[in-house]
Amino acid sequence: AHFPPGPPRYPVLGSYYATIKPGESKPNLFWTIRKFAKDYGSVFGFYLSNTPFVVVTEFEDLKEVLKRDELAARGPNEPGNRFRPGWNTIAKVDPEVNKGRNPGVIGGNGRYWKEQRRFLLRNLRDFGFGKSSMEESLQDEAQKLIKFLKTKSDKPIDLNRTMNISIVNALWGILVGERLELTDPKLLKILTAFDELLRGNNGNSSLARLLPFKSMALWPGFKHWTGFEAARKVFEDLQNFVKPYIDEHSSTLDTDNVRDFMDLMLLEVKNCKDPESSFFGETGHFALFNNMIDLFIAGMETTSSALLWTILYMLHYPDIQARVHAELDEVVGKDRPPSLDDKPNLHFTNAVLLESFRVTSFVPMSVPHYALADIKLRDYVIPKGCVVLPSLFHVMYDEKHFANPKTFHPDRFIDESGHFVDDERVIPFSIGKRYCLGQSLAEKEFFLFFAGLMQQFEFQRVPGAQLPPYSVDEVQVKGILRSAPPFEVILNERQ
Ligand code: HEM
Repeated sequence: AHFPPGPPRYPVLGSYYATIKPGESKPNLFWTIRKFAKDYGSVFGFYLSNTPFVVVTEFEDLKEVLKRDELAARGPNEPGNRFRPGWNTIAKVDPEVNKGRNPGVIGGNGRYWKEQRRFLLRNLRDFGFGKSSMEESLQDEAQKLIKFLKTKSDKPIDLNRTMNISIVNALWGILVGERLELTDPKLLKILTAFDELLRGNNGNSSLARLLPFKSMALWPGFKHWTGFEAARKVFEDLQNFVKPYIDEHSSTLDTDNVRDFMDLMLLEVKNCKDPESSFFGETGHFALFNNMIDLFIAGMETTSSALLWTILYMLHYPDIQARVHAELDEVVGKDRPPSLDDKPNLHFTNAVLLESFRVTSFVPMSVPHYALADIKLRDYVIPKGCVVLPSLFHVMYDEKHFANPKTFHPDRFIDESGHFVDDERVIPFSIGKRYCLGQSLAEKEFFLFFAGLMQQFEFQRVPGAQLPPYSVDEVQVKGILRSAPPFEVILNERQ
């Protein structure tokens, strides 16, 4: 009775029909939530088959619900969870909240998730998320990218894949202590396949919700149609990619010489004596395996896309680009790369980066949460078993706080004395108990790569070529991400 307002619900389909944009053939969730927010208000609900969804769009409401333990959870992902190595081990810890979930930090709940998240946050930070060793590692990778791009300057180039690999490489170096070649064919294959999957180009996973039994989505007649076969293949490739690193690290593990993050995690599993723990034995081994896959997935497309979007904004606004160049020349000069110590003095550059996060709204509906119990919000009840989509997009495009929200305008974060002013409503990493675990890394990486590239290059439009739009009305959200549209750019080396 207290379910939030929304479209009518019908047997079997729920409100499936209302989530298909006219002229399209499969549900378009981003279009749906923008339309429903206008039709039904700031909290609304609908059903896809018999799964209830609630969308929360106001900042204050999100602050309230995302700090609740009952919503710091993910829902079941059956049968897709079966594509993960050791998929059934997660249910050994806190089975009530972990049955049917993906093993690994992104999909886990309860004790499993708390232990794994705490471990990852603490140790990735110690291993460099925030420390200077991390900065060095990111600097190295940024300089490698700049060197590579200098061989490509003065002619049109699509930066997408190169940027992607460079960013993955920085992360992979921290995790397993090894750098990959920018042209590694295995990695290229995985990145391309995963890109397709994220963009939802391989099928219609929402259709799987309409099947009477979940396992039918894996049947020969359905698995291509629903995209499950493509997902299975990508996870198989990812697994084959990660496994040799685990084998090699296990066989050369030395307690007195911890080489990288993977060593730390292997030691934690080796030393764990508590059979209830998520680090114990086989469960711990597969938690490590899946965490590596999770970090790879989460770190791959995100930061590189943030960079691509920002370069696109620079092409749209050459005057803004010139101001960033001028600031970098004055604060950093040309004889050394920009460092994290420079960041507080680069006011306009910080404003550009924050505005880029805001306008891009890269994960506009966040990663879906799941209600483990009934949750009261205003006069409504978010029922147990409900999928909750926190609309980060609505917060970052709220006209009451951001004038002309669809326009890229970094000066909104600069005060009268020319200083950068942060804004708590720019929440690309979400908020609350489950906020992005890689936020600290991503922010540093974004800054070092962007400032490094801007110090060395001027980004120019390709003469005669149409520059793609950036507006949220024109660039579609595919899957759960708002990836940059493809474009080419000319890199001019700055003197
Ligand atoms: C521009 C870059 C990035 C953006 C915009 C971003 C955004 C997000 C968002 C919106 C979530 C969902 C939070 C929620 O459920 O409420 C998330 C989760 C997560 N992100 Fe990121 N992310 C970025 C980069 C990274 C990087 C570089 C890593 C790791 C190396 C990472 C690792 C994760 C993980 C592990 C989670 C799941 C956390 C959990 O469930 O406890 N992210 N991210």
